[in-house]
Amino acid sequence: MKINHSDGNSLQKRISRYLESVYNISNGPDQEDHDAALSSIINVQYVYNLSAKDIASGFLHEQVSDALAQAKIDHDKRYAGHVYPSPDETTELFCCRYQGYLRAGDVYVDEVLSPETPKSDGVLRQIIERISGLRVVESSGMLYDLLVSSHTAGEYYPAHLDTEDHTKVLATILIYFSDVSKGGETFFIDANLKAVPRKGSAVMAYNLYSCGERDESALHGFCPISFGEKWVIPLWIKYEHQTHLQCLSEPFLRHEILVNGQSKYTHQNEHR
Ligand SMILES: O=C(O)CCC(=O)C(=O)O
Ligand SMILES: [Fe+2]
Repeated sequence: MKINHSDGNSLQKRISRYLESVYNISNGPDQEDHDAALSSIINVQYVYNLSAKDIASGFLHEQVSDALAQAKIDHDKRYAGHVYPSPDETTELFCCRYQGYLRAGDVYVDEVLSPETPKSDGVLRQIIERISGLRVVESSGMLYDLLVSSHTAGEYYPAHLDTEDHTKVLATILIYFSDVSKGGETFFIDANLKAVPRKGSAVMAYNLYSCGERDESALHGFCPISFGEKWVIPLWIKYEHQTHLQCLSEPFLRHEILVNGQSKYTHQNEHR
């Protein structure tokens, strides 16, 4: 049965339109597709019961995030990326992930902070300065490719480790520079934490133990975006140069996840 677009609420209409555009179905989606999509969204909202207090705003100055949003100019250059296998039938309707990556190549922190280098422009510099303020990155430290990624409704990223291909990514910092109307929260399974993307906020997680071994508890991903767009700068900090973080007496010391540079626990307590 084809859905009548003149009926129903706008959520239903948007889901139908989304399904039609993704699957290019000329005579659908039918009621069954639609119901599955709707229950998928409800399940997502239920399972990932969001907590706004898990993330605070103000990581970056407003003008910085606005400048980054200029990257939206390249929005149309987005290309189709990987299509992940769906965990079950219901979420099959939302199994696509497309990425628009603007690449700037690897970045040396000290290069960016040096006034002599061309990379030392205002926005990048402010980001790096802010990150250095978290005392995670040595000034000589290096980040992998500087990227800007964008995602639209229906896209998600299944649980993964950023060290899956055995790269030594010490820490991942995600800087959000758009609000997402609904969905798109970054989840950390072991920490039982979901970060709601808020323009100008950031979340940071270590991927390695103090000794440099992979920490499987860093498993994370992001929930399907129900509505809106998600704009993120993922920063991957290389392990090399970061020896100041090694704790030889406790090699398997587990670092916690920081939201907006703060401990989740102190952050929550502050709001109690
Ligand atoms: O954007 C997010 O919320 C997570 C992205 C991520 O995990 C990644 O790019 O490795
Ligand atoms: Fe990741």
